[in-house]
Amino acid sequence: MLLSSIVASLEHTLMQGDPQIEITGIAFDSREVKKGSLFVAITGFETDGHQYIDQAIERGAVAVIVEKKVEVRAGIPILMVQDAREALAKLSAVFYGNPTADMNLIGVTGTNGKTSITYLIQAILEQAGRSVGLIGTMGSQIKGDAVETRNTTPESLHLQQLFATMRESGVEDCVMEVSSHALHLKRTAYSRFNTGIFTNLTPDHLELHQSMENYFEAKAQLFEQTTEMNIINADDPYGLLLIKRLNDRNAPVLSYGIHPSCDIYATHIQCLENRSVFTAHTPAGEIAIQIHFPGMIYVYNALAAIAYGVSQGISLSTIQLGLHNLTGIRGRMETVYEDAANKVVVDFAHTEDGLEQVLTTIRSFASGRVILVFGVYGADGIHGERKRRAMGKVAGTYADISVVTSDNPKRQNPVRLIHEITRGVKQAGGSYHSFVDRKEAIHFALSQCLPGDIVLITGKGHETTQLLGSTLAPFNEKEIVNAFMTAKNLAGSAIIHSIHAAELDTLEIVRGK
Ligand SMILES: CC(=O)N[C@H]1[C@@H](OP(=O)(O)OP(=O)(O)OC[C@H]2O[C@@H](n3ccc(=O)[nH]c3=O)[C@H](O)[C@@H]2O)O[C@H](CO)[C@@H](O)[C@@H]1O[C@H](C)C(=O)N[C@@H](C)C(=O)N[C@H](CCC(=O)O)C(=O)O
Ligand SMILES: Nc1ncnc2c1ncn2[C@@H]1O[C@H](COP(=O)(O)OP(=O)(O)OP(=O)(O)O)[C@@H](O)[C@H]1O
Ligand SMILES: N[C@H](CCC[C@H](N)C(=O)O)C(=O)O
Ligand SMILES: [Mg+2]
Repeated sequence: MLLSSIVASLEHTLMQGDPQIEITGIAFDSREVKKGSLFVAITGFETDGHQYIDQAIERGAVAVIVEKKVEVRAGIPILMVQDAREALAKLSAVFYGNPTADMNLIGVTGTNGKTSITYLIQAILEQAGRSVGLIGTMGSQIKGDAVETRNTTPESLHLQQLFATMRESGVEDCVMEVSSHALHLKRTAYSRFNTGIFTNLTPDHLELHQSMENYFEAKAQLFEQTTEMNIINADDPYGLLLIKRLNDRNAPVLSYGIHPSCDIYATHIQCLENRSVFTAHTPAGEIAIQIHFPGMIYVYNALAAIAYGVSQGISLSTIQLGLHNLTGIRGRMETVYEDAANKVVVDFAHTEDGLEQVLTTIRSFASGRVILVFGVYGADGIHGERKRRAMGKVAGTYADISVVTSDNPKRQNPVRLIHEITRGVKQAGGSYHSFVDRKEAIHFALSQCLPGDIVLITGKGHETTQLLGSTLAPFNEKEIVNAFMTAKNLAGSAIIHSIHAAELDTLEIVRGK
């Protein structure tokens, strides 16, 4: 495609060179440049893409887009734009033939519940016989086939390329998670969303947004891009704010929640240990729903998916069957081990609200104690510390024992992170143990398990690796739990003693009351 055609609708200044040249691809990372690429230099948080222009040219870039003045390189067209991330989104949409114009795109945003809702909607759409694409935290899918993607919402270039592949594969509906990072960093600019869904907003990612107001405004951007329908949780205060805004614009809204004033609401709710049952009231009638997920949070998630199904005219019986057919989502309230005496659940709760919801859900059906194993990466600085302390308080309030450990410490000092969490546990009057090594923490929790107790392991959910410094190590909680429980059942109490000994040997151990 000619560079001049790609940039035709892009506001830019041609700094040098002739744009009548053929472009065979686009790259925003010099390491991914191929011969004939257009390289887009982005000013990042960690480094600056403008530093890699020479490298990009050496690798075969034939044109460069910049957002800052750079040294002139003879022969290569250089185009200056105001915002390189936004330009990247626009160029990518043009280069891949604006694929979202040809598909039904559903964007799900909010602090918690995005992945769950995308899976619930996928189940309904598949039940309705549609060809579905999915994009999110656990990677992407094209008509059920897994496609590896980085980030919950991929960078615009990769996103548009994925949409184009979906279009070629005959995908009719694509349901995707839209993170606040993505909105803030323009990853979804120039994607046409038919429907937007808003789940809830509670503290998270404040290291990026700095305040809840900014965080909300980032999320609200999605609803400026929707063309057909906005599905909003009206029981959430920020959801109400969004509804008001959409009403002021006369934009269509379907509200969901527990309150009967919502367009889609639930009654006769029964949250059982492994499932939830309720009656959904919708403008199309009412229907009995049974989902294989416990807790009010999944009633809400299911209501969002039902609202979407109803907005598309999908029959209530198809919605009912689709939801019922989804028997689980990896790492979301997943029972990874169960015997007559004990149960071990792995969940992806990684915000204070998510943790509170999951703990209170588990509490409601535990006959014994709830032993929680968790850690928090969160962010660095004041916002990270606040998040860790808040999550510590939640643990101290709702868990009988908190075993505080590492999540993905990344480049932070795991001992400090743990101390910040245990401060919160202590403030809430909770009882805790701590281990830097997450495997040891899990072993310890399992060794403490008495009949009737439930061990809940949160934060990493579906993840099968742990990021320690810059090393990505394999870490599979399901396997760790099952190996330990098998050994425990075989060896009886002998192994418990050896675990206790290991705990005492752990240098970083911090003991609570
Ligand atoms: C904080 C954040 O979102 N960072 C994103 C951002 O990185 P950055 O600005 O730090 O990039 P950088 O490393 O400074 O590099 C600047 C530019 O130089 C380029 N570069 C760099 C090195 C080199 O040798 N050559 C080169 O060209 C880079 O490709 C980049 O274009 O831009 C990059 C390029 O698009 C993203 O990959 C990166 O996401 C990182 C991987 C990330 O972890 N993001 C997380 C926080 C995130 O986005 N999470 C949300 C989920 C949130 C939720 O749902 O809760 C998500 O959607 O995944
Ligand atoms: N509606 C909800 N309200 C509050 N917490 C929820 C809700 N749904 C799920 N959770 C909690 O949040 C965790 C993550 O859920 P899910 O993966 O669906 O959210 P997400 O928004 O996709 O998260 P991420 O921001 O990591 O992509 C779950 O494991 C559960 O603990
Ligand atoms: N969507 C969240 C996931 C956090 C998962 C946690 N295990 C971690 O790695 O911090 C984020 O990108 O912040
Ligand atoms: Mg997600």
